[in-house]
Amino acid sequence: GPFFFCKSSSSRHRTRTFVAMQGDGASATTKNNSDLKIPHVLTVAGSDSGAGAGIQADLKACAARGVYCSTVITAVTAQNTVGVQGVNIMPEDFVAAQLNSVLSDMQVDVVKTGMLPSTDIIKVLHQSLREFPVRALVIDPVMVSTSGDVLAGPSIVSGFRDNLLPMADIITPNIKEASALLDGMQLATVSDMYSAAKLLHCFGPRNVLVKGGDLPDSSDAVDIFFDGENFHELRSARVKTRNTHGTGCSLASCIAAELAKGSPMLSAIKVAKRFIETALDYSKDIVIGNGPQGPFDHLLRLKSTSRSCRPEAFNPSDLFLYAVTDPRMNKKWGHSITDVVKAAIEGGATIVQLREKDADTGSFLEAAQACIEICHHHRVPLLINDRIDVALACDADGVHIGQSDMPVRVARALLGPEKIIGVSCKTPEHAHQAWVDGADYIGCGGVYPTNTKENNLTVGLDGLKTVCLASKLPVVAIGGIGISNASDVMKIGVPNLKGVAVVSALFDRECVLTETKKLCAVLTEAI
Ligand SMILES: Nc1ncnc2c1ncn2[C@@H]1O[C@H](COP(=O)(O)OP(=O)(O)OP(=O)(O)O)[C@@H](O)[C@H]1O
Ligand SMILES: Cc1ncc(CO)c(N)n1
Ligand SMILES: [Mg+2]
Repeated sequence: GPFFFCKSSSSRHRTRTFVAMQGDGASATTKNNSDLKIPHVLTVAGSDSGAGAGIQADLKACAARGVYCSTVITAVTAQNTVGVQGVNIMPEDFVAAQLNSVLSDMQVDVVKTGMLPSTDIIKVLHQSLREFPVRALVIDPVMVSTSGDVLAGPSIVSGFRDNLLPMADIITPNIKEASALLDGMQLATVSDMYSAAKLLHCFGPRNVLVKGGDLPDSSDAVDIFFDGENFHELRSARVKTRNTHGTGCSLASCIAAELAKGSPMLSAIKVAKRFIETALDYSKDIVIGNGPQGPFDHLLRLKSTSRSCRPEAFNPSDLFLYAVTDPRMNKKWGHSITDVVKAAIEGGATIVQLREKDADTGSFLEAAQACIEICHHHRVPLLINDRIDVALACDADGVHIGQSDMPVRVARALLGPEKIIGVSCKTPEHAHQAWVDGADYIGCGGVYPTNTKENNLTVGLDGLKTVCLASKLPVVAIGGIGISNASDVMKIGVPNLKGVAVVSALFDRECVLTETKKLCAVLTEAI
């Protein structure tokens, strides 16, 4: 139903701001270089009493991504899963006081904005950002929430366009907000989203992400990213759930968190989008409130992912020379697993999969822990074949699973959004399902007959091409591939074939380093 805007009660007289007197003026803590700098996001947004969106969503999303989040409150809303029943706008001079308190005292890496309900508030924010510049500014131009409630007056549009868009590193409007910022332009299709992203870029933001959560009857959840030069269509399966309240705020604060951790923009967005998809999938049956749009659980099974190197979003070019280990070959040649992994990486392997089909769990985990040190030292991802438990235990970069192993959706729920999941596929149907389930890449084969894997149906180059053309995910070819035929494989002419996975071509040989260098040369020549 209708709700009212009102100035907060204290606006009738100046908001009393006072400065608590410091002691002897000495700085409270002595800084030394061993102090741990934790990535820091400041969110400038409204409070959502239902806690699914706004300030509360920002705090939860940042906690889930492991960064510190300070908060400047611009408004307090009486809000729940039905909609917004009331808004109490903070006087702008008190927003300014909050901004000054945080920015003058703390090292904020990234500012993220949510509900900015008045042009006066937008102006004081603009001023503060000039006085206290930060590394990145994420503007989520909250004007209309998914519930359809307007969270800002019409004059706000010019406030955003004149004062904030030119300073933004990224703006993240939903369909309705993109329309409002473009004076009512109709957005009904994905191609409308492309046009809107390009037009919004003209207002000055370095990057634009038009979110498609509310796109009428689109089967996937599609967002369009534009950086002024290239478009990226970021797709994920649409999770069937009512619990989508706050997805936009949470996406923007997750992007801010990843930027604060040092991620480049596009990988920050990919991790953020996967975070939302994973959290929605995990929360899809939770019931909070009686209204049509419930909140979701940002803190799904918080796991301490203490990673030595920063988790990066999966990079398909990692699939270029994909080394898959085999204990029987190591035994035959008297090689240790660490020696062959070191040699493969030195020879040019871009990703390693530890495949220990018959090893007992103890020695598998020991080998995995030894290999992860080597791989992370060279910043080469290490995947574990099939065994999710081993992957979790050694904090591997992900897993590769077959059609009869753990289902991808379960693996994704266990591993979280930023782990890499690869799936073995022989058919276009396998490839489509892998995409729907949230995999990062698919392994297609056996391309040629192989004795590394028993009773393995050979798909040939035609089968490989058919699967690649059907796959929305990057593909690595596998099965009987070596120096003599790798070039033929890479030249089938499909853009998402990113590399070849090999076993005996590297590991059933006297010198792994020499063989890997030769294969690397053949592949480099072929692309
Ligand atoms: N059902 C869904 N399944 C998967 N992803 C979704 C779903 N709904 C939205 N998303 C994603 O969540 C992000 C937020 O998009 P959305 O359009 O919901 O923003 P919003 O309307 O600003 O949300 P809110 O205002 O409720 O915070 C986008 O990346 C979008 O693709
Ligand atoms: C306070 C607040 N900020 C942002 C949104 C966006 O959904 C919301 N619903 N409520
Ligand atoms: Mg929103």
